[in-house]
Parts: sequence; structure tokens; C-alpha cells
Amino acid sequence: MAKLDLAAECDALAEAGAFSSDERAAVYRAIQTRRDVRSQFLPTPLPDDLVQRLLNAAHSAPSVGFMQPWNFILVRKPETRARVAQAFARANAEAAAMFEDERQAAYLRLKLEGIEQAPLSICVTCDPTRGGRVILGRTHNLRMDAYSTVCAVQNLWLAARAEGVGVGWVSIFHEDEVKACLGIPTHVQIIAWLCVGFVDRLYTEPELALKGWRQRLPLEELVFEEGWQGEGGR
Ligand SMILES: Cc1cc2c(cc1C)N(C[C@H](O)[C@H](O)[C@H](O)COP(=O)(O)O)c1[nH]c(=O)[nH]c(=O)c1N2
Repeated sequence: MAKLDLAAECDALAEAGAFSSDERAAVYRAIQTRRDVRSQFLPTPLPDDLVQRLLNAAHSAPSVGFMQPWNFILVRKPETRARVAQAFARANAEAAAMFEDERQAAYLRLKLEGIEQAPLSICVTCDPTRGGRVILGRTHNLRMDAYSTVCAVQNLWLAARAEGVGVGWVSIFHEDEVKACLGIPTHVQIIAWLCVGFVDRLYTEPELALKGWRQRLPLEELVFEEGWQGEGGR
């Protein structure tokens, strides 16, 4: 097919299903300006209807076999958040010890959670028993339940960006300690601890990049046509 014909056909196909250009721009803007937030949270409580919209966005995520293995535990009590912050602090000290010299000093300068600062935390869990023993699409890789739950987290994160709400994902803790704080059953997995709240500003780039920890990799180094032989890590 000639190049022009192909372009015209693509335009026609896109017109049938695509968003308007403003809508498209809004989606890409949410994706590109979403940030992980740690220290910019304001104490202002989030309105219930806004929280409900975020949860609806999360619950609209794809899931393996339509399993919907997630639960969303809304944690507002300062005492609970303080206990989880302590679990973070213990694990963060262990994490720091895993880095050496300058890298350790740089790690210790980073702020990696906003558990007590953000007015709301959402603990996103994954129940591997949801929907029965055999789940369509999960028959050969049991981790698909966790991957589905991560899709829900990302939906919530993007919706929050569009609402002007900051979200910070905290993963530095021993899962059992946080499960004990919330009384989560043993068979249920914690996928994400999300700190959620209005923010006074959002960084334009990932905070870890701005603070010199690690830079974004060039996309062209990560995309290959088939026949890729693999490459060492960076
Ligand atoms: C699974 C997972 C787990 C974590 C994170 C993310 C994800 C996807 N991130 C946030 C992470 O550092 C951040 O996404 C990157 O640095 C890129 O920045 P932006 O999200 O683009 O702002 C994160 N950040 C942090 O300060 N403490 C943490 O424990 C974690 N844990």
C-alpha cells in the first residue's frame, strides 16, 4: 500500500475510535505529568466524592480472567499511619545499609514516603483466592493476580493526577508488619501502600532524577525489533 493511502486509512480508522485531540492531549498530559509524591502533601482532607472517583478508576482496571483481586483499605487514622511510618523507618534503615559509601549517604538524603503527611493512605491488596481456584489467564502464571492489581494502582495514580491530587507509592517495609497493623489476612498480599493528598506543587521530572539518584533511560535504547539478543543491565 502506498504511504499516502496508508496514512489516509489510519486517519479514517482513528476517527472511528479515537478521542478528540483535546481529550487525547489530556490523557497524555496525565501520563506524562504524573509524579510520585513524598514531601509535598497538604493536610487538607480529600472530599469523599473525589476519593470515590479515584477508587472507581482503580476498579475499572483490567484484570486477569476479570478476577478483580484487589481491595482498597482506606487508612485515615493518624495512629495507624504512625505505626506504618515506624515500619517504614525500620525497613528504610535496613535498606540504607544495602548501599555503600556515597550511594548510602545519597540514599539517606532522600525522602521516600509521606505516610504521616498525607491525610489518606490507601493500602491496595491482592487476594489470590478471589474468583476460585482456577482463573482464566492465570493458569500458567500465578503472578497475574498481582499484575492486575498493579493496573488498578496505575489507574488510580493517573486519575489522581487529573484531579490535582498527589500519590506516593511506598514499598519499603516488611509486609507482615504492615499486615499486622491493618489486620490483613495471611493469604492476602499487599501490593501498594499509597499516600494520597492534595499537594502544594508537583515536580516536573521524577524526584529521583532531579536529586541525581537515577536518570530516565533513552526510550530508543529500550525498543527493539524482534531478534533481540538481550543485553546487560544498566
Ligand atoms: C512498585 C513501585 C514501588 C515504589 C515506587 C514506584 C513503584 C512503581 N516508588 C516511586 C518511584 O520512585 C517513582 O515512580 C520513580 O522514581 C519515577 O518517578 P515518577 O513516578 O515518574 O515521579 C517509590 N517511591 C518512594 O519514594 N518510596 C517507595 O517505597 C517507592 N516504591
